[in-house]
Amino acid sequence: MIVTGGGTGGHTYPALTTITTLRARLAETGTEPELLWVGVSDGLEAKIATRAGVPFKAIVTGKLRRSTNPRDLLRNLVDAFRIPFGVFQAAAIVGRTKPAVVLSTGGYVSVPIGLAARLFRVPYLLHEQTLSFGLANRILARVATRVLLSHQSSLDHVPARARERSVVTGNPIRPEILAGDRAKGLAAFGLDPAVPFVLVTGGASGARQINQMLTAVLPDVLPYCQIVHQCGNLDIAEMQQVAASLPPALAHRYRVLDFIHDEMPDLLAAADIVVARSGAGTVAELTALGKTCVLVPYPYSAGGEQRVAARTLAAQGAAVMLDGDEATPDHLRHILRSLLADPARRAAMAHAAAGYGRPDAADRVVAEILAVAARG
Ligand SMILES: CC(=O)N[C@H]1[C@@H](OP(=O)(O)OP(=O)(O)OC[C@H]2O[C@@H](n3ccc(=O)[nH]c3=O)[C@H](O)[C@@H]2O)O[C@H](CO)[C@@H](O)[C@@H]1O
Repeated sequence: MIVTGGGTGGHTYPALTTITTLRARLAETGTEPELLWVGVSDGLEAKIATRAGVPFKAIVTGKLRRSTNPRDLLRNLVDAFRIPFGVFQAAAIVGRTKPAVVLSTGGYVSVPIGLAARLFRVPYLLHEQTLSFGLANRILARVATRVLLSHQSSLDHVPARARERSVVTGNPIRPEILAGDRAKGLAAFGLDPAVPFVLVTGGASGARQINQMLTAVLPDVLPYCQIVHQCGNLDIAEMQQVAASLPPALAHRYRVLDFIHDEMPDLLAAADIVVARSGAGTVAELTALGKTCVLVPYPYSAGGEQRVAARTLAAQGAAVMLDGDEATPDHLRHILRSLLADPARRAAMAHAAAGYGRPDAADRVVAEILAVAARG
């Protein structure tokens, strides 16, 4: 199998989880998959593939920038020449290795491989993580053997011609996320099991908008809860000052850090409420775990996909969305205080969120891969 996809964690980690699950499934029958990961040399995927023991090959690709800025137009022109070169490299790889199947998890690097798979008539599966559809995947859906979706409502965004080849699998999340331990999460940060715990996370790089709103409301909400806040590395110094200036009676209830590493599964398990950006990976994790969440979509995400995700969950009572005019400290204060005072509402939201969760997504993706590979 050739795996392609990368650029960001959002495209790379679902591919990695799929590989891990495929290996485990085949190990049960005493076989192992022959794999090749194709990506760009400076993408996250180069590191991740090597660490996972998957052979890696780099190709060049281009990115289409939706902007009229002269610098971006020039870069689009340069990239327009890089894409055919990437397709040529991809064709050489697919033609030489003749894989049984190609899996693409999106990102610009997946375009040349998708076109090469089409050229050599190799079965080609496309996975889309977001609720809406990225540009690269909208192009590739036309040539894909199967389109794997993360959400039922993503079907509305699939190009009409690809709809009958689409199936909802969910977005594969790291298996350790599902195995978090509430007691360990609380203990790791010295939290009190008797006080409601709010986890605030801004996604992989932190979210300044969330940091600023939270700063304004900390003194008003800390009497009712304790908070661990992942703020990103740009704002960590400033947030540490905010922490230092809290009244001593509240200071022990607030912990801030730039990034949460291995503790994420335990902290998610421990959280009574999660305040987060609505990136695809975050949403997949929060729903798989059935968390009560307040989502603050990143306003500039590609095609507004974070907004689409948050709005869809909010419409079903599975989350509260703070967006646009509502993304203010006043609204955050109000919603946190009312959720903290209302365990029944929190439970109803968590239940609705779990209805969206697909903890078995990796198994479903692997089942699709094996079925398509077997059909040839
Ligand atoms: C600003 C931006 O463009 N964000 C995009 C980016 O989000 P981002 O890179 O934040 O990705 P996701 O929300 O998909 O996933 C974040 C992942 O990082 C983990 N995590 C996060 C913080 C932390 O301290 N520790 C940690 O381990 C989370 O558990 C999760 O697994 O890719 C997503 C998937 O393509 C898109 O939907 C988002 O719109």
